[in-house]
Amino acid sequence: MSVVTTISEKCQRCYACVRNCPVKAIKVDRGQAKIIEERCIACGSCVRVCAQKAKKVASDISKAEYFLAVEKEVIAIVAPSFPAAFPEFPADNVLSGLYELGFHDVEEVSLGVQLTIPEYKKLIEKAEFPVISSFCPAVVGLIEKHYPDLIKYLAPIDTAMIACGKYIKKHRKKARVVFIGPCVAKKEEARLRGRGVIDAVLTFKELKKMFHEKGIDLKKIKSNPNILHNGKAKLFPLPGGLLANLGYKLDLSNQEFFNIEGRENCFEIIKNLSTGAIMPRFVDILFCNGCIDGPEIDSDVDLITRRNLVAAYARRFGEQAKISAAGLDLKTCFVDRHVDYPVPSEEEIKEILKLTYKIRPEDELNCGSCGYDTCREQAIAAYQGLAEIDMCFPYLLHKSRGEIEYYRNRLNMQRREDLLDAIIGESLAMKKVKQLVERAAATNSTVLVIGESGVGKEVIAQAIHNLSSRRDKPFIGINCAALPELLLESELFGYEEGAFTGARKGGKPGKFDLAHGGTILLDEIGDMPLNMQAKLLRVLQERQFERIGGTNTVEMDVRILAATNKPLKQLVQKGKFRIDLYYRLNVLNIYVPALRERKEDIPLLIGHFMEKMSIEKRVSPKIVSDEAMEALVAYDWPGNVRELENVLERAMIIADGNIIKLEHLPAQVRVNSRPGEEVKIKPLKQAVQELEKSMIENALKLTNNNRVNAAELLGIPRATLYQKLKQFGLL
Ligand SMILES: Nc1ncnc2c1ncn2[C@@H]1O[C@H](COP(=O)(O)OP(=O)(O)OP(=O)(O)O)[C@@H](O)[C@H]1O
Repeated sequence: MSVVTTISEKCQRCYACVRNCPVKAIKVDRGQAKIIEERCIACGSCVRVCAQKAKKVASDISKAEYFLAVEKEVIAIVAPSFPAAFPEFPADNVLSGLYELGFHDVEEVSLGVQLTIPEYKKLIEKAEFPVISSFCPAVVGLIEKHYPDLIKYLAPIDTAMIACGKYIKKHRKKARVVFIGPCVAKKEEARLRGRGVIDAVLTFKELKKMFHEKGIDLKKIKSNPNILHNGKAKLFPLPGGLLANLGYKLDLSNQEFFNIEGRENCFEIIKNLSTGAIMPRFVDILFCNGCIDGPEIDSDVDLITRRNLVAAYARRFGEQAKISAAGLDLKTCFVDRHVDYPVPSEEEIKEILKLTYKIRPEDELNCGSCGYDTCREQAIAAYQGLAEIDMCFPYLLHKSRGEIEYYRNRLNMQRREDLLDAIIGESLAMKKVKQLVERAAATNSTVLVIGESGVGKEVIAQAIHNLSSRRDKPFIGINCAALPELLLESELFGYEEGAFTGARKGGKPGKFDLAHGGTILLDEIGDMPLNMQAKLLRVLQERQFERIGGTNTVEMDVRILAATNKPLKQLVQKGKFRIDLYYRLNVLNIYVPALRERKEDIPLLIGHFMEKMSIEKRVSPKIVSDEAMEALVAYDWPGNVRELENVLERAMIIADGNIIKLEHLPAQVRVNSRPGEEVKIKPLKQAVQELEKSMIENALKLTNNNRVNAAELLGIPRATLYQKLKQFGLL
């Protein structure tokens, strides 16, 4: 697990961490910013900038407390930047406070600096390559994970922390060593390189918490006589501190030895080194502005004051006593931890940009609100699964306006053109339909809408109503096939109290009542029972009706639209539909063509449904791969637009990335993926097995591998599913 994690309840879509992460090691998943361990260099930038305090640094407090409670010898090794972390107290009081906490001894990590300096000198003298100091764990992480070509330049020498730990463990075999410093990345370093040497790592922030919880007041503390001091190696945490310890004097004309601090400079030198633009003999790189700027130093004084505090402390001591590294192996090695991410093609980047309405170069505002410097970088991250489309603020604005439009649509408040635009389709056939809709809307005549199931007959009926002068009055639909005769009658005309057994107290208004002043759609009219047809005909002729069980006549002011997928003329010939009613209804008729007769509308409908679903279901919009689009257009769509809508809804749910691919479509659609190819004939048994396997895979995907739910979805017993999983090698 990463040393920094996100507290999901606190994370608030501000993307400050994404913006400030120098290596883009943050993945946004459903609005939550998560650290990607394989990219994270533990520099702590995200911890510093998170105003919500949603980033948590892994704590070793309990571990340290456990050691203090049960071990005989627990030694604190303190980073030499500590005077800067406790500006309000004398440095000696801080060290004495550690004894109060229960540490048996306190050492300063400057001891480790003394041990490693001779190793550095030797290395620099004989190295043929530039040498990069390996003291800063964030820099080491940066090189290992992002610039592995530079691993060969990293000094293969232990850091001061590890050297110090090794020295202590050599002389005090049973001791536990707890490092205390300002750095997050030291926790990672201890985990990777300090096993058996460094037993716990506390930050200064954690140490302050421990002092507080134990009620230790550093102002009043008595000085402990055991405090040790390690001379001028204490200057190590200051910018240039390592060069000073190596004995190199600052010489501006010297291009061979230099020190670099701060993240911008750090990236600059690393890029220069990796292109070979510069070839120094030795460079000390610190990710922060010296260790006094470490992310967990928790100091409220500025950097200059911190520098002065460390320098003033170091000035109190002269040359340190010589210590020997004899018998200590201070060598280390580095590992290539680089992980490649897929790189999208130009076409794919453009497609993703289009999802956020960036069609032309000038649409790319590069405003940085998503956390990425450019829209292109965000598109690449979206392709890699690190970013979400919804992170783009200008896009969200567009979308929220779009949503208002969308809801306005639903409230039938838009302009005429918009109302017609709700019928998606630009094919010649649909243009004709739209012309008829306009014509029908201008009259009050009865309209019969005909077409296969799912072609959009209700959409057409709604558009006629929305465009008509009745638009502000109700539009009520009733499915005539779904109800038995008596119920249909009571639904249409309503009933009076006591009309029949079980009639509701006070009666119930019918759809004709409810639609008063508006429009009624009699859907599936071809399935209306003959008796009801007679009653309906009378109502249409007389424009008045009586409620069941009632004596009063109700005047009807309702426009009638009817829809059917049955061939009404044939039903008339067979005596199943009244000819007089047929002529009453068929004043104007609109035939809505099947989707396979207007394939050019398919991509438009796909775009429309994706947008609609992403708004309604709050999922990020997706693009359809060329292959998938080809299959969708080639398929015959027996269930018409409704089937297309369902197929897309399912694909949007199961596609994990931003692209709907062929594999996200159901088998019957995929079969059409190569329309030009000959149809391959396979043994039927094999074809059935392949289909079964793919259905099972889809069911498992849809149910997140829940076999009980998958079996239910597939309509087979669990035991059968298990048997088939085994048979298809899916266990
Ligand atoms: N041209 C279109 N533009 C936008 N959406 C459409 C279009 N045609 C159909 N739809 C959508 O497809 C689905 C089915 O449409 P609708 O219910 O109108 O079909 P229908 O022909 O009335 O079906 P049925 O015969 O089963 O009653 C609905 O979700 C509808 O919104």
